[in-house]
Amino acid sequence: MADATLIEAAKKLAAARAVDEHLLPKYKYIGIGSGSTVVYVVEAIVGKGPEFYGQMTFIPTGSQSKGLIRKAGLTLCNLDERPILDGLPVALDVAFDGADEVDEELNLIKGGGACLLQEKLVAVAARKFIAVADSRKQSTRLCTKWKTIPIEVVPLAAPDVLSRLRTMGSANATIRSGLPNKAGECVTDNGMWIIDAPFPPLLLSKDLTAETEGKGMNGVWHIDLLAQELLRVPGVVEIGLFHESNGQQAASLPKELQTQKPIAAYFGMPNGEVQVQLAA
Ligand SMILES: O=C[C@H](O)[C@H](O)[C@H](O)COP(=O)(O)O
Repeated sequence: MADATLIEAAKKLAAARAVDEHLLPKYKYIGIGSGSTVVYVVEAIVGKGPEFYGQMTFIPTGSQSKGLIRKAGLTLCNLDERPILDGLPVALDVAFDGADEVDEELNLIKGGGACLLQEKLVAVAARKFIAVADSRKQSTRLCTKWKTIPIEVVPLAAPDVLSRLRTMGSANATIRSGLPNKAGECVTDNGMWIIDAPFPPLLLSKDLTAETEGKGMNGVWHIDLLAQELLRVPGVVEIGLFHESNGQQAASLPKELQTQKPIAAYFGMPNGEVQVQLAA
């Protein structure tokens, strides 16, 4: 699908279908992701009319997302400003976001647009997380088509994080440049930098044998193990792998708030169809 017009049409169709199927009139708090596909999500919401979305509040995942919400005339509320109910910030009913790559188990790579930290915060705050993309993002294993993992780092720590990444098998990890629009490094909405770390395609649990379980195999990593190791590197703020649960920290939360993975991914296809990939 090389034609830019076809790609945009595919994103638009996928967004419209995702909104139709997952934005219920009774919902109150809606997460809005970042990137070019989410523009069509907002467009689809606005198309439903103020009588549909008038009572809804929209939570952004960064400054682009905030701008989209404001420009569309939707009610904006920052993630940390939502009401507290029974001592907890109210859960979002649904969050919609784009993705750079989606594997066959609905694990995602995100952060191509440097928004991964706030996107992950919003995804885990939502009862339902829905990914919307075009068919170029469909993959069997992460790092097959989108070959690098975006990692948000504290600028001061960047040289040491790069050196740790080399020992983990990502010899060509680089700090993302702000060019062509900004000289120097790409600075995130949180004042951090992004390192793009190439890894060979990431394994799923079903790829593991008794021998390989729990280990990196010649630089080939299982997604959960790699995520865990990356998050242990001092100076790493967040990673663009959206995968299983948040672990022990989330054990007391309802199940749907424990996962970073979407429950469904909507892909716009070149033939004008929308393919829906659901969680198993
Ligand atoms: O940081 C950016 C986000 O993760 C985006 O959602 C992702 O890059 C997909 O963007 P797009 O919809 O433009 O392909």
